Amino acid sequence: MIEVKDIKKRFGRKQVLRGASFTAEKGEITCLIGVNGVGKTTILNAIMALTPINSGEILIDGKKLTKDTFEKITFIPDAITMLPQMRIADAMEFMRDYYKSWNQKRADDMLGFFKLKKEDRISDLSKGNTAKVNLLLGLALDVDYVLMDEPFSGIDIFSREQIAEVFTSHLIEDRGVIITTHEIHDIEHLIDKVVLLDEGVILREFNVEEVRETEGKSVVDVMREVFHS
Ligand SMILES: Nc1ncnc2c1ncn2[C@@H]1O[C@H](COP(=O)(O)OP(=O)(O)OP(=O)(O)O)[C@@H](O)[C@H]1O
Repeated sequence: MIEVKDIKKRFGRKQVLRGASFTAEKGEITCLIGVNGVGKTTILNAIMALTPINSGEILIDGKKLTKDTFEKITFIPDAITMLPQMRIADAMEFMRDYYKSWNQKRADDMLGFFKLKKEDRISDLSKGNTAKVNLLLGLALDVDYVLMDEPFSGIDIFSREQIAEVFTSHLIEDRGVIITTHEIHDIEHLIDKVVLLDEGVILREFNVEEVRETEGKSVVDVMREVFHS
């Protein structure tokens, strides 16, 4: 389980996170939702220790992020971090050399699944295919937790649908996933849990199926209720 406990983060005079707490379980897809600039990416960066927090605590399976826990988790940012002149094959080779947890079979499966060609250069890829390569490079690691920042951002509906399929496939399996997105309609049926963030705190954390069954509400219904009240 990933436990985010009362984290606070300030950039200069701007207090972005004011004591945010939530949990994300293994085997579940947790979706972090909030308007632009509310601190979603900051939370993912904080979980990965890419940004230092001012106070609070983040635990991965009960432990702080160390070299060992770091190997349990991967972060797929909203932009590709590989050099544009690299071919997809070069990027895969780089990942294989760099990460012990690289799973070549899974990477090859994903190449086929997304119909990508290994010899294509990153700089020549469409936005949708760039997002798919980005996802491939992150998901081919055999890790327990996957963080994804806006995997659907700015890409066409067909690519979005294909990416959404990943969430119901063996590629996610029993991992714990935290995803940020503004395209909630695309994945509402795929996610287990929603965490609504505003003004640096968590306004509501709920299980999607539970709310659907007990209150007859969709994620968007709850968002309207919480954000417009
Ligand atoms: N390195 C930084 N230095 C200064 N301010 C920052 C830095 N990183 C983020 N911020 C500010 O913190 C706030 C939260 O940013 P963050 O990227 O976490 O928001 P977000 O919810 O992910 O937004 P979006 O939905 O637009 O991606 C914003 O006001 C942003 O300008």
